[in-house]
Amino acid sequence: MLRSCVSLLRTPGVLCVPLGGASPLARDSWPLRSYSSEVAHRDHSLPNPSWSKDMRLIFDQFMKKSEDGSWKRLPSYKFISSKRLEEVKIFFPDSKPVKEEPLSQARLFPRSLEEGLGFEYAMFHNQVENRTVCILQGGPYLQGIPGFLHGGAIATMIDSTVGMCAVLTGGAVMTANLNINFRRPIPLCSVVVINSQLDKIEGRKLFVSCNVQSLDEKTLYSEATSLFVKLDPKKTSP
Ligand SMILES: CCCCCC/C=C\CCCCCCCC(=O)SCCNC(=O)CCNC(=O)[C@H](O)C(C)(C)COP(=O)(O)OP(=O)(O)OC[C@H]1O[C@@H](n2cnc3c(N)ncnc32)[C@H](O)[C@@H]1OP(=O)(O)O
Repeated sequence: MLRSCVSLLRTPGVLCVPLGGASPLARDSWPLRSYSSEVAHRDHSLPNPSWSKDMRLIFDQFMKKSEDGSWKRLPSYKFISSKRLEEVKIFFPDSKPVKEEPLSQARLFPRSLEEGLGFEYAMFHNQVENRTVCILQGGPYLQGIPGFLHGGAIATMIDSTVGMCAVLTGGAVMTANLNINFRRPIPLCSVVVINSQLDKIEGRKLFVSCNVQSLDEKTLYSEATSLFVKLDPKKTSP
């Protein structure tokens, strides 16, 4: 399994554009203001040579679903713009980095590994149904028990998916609670689908749940519930 995954990384032939004719979610429609154009961008939620046939297949299916506008592919970047950093400072004005230099290297955790070796994923959002789906191919650097994904890697992508679902509804939110049941181990380099949905909103609290399934929906790998809290600029923490 691992060998086939690694050999995929060496497969030539690139398709780095979205398929199916649907356009990616426009940056300006992002709820928390647009990313700054001054930041070098590469959208990492598009097919690359490390993607398996299964990954391409499910990606193409969601791109097809996006043609009528009901689903939108969410672009994904490694770096946060300086503008976005300023927005975050509104909520954490007193926070001081321990050292400035490492911050210049800061990047989104799930996008921090080399192509094909870590988290290969793309997310799609359905605004009417308040659902976010993540298609995930977990690479060889995410191993826990030999041949299977590390639980922390699974938790990372669950948090990212339910987090995106919450952000797209609530704006500036943070995870307050995340509860995961790991039902079956996920084979390394396989493709799984994380289906999340906003269940309810109570004041500043957003409750989001999700499941992680195989492509054929026959295997339920994990289930999770989460609580996100909308940040309150009047309440500042470190
Ligand atoms: C800054 C936003 C930038 C957005 C950028 C978007 C870009 C990309 C998105 C990708 C998605 C990434 C997803 C990843 C998200 C994370 O992993 S965040 C990191 C992990 N989380 C944290 O570090 C949070 C630490 N906690 C806090 O900072 C605070 O506790 C809090 C902000 C969550 C809440 O604090 P506060 O605002 O003071 O609220 P409270 O008064 O404490 O609580 C409000 C209500 O919520 C209830 N509550 C709070 N915590 C819990 C809990 N753990 N369990 C259950 N309930 C909780 C609390 O009881 C209050 O309820 P009531 O109002 O009384 O009913």
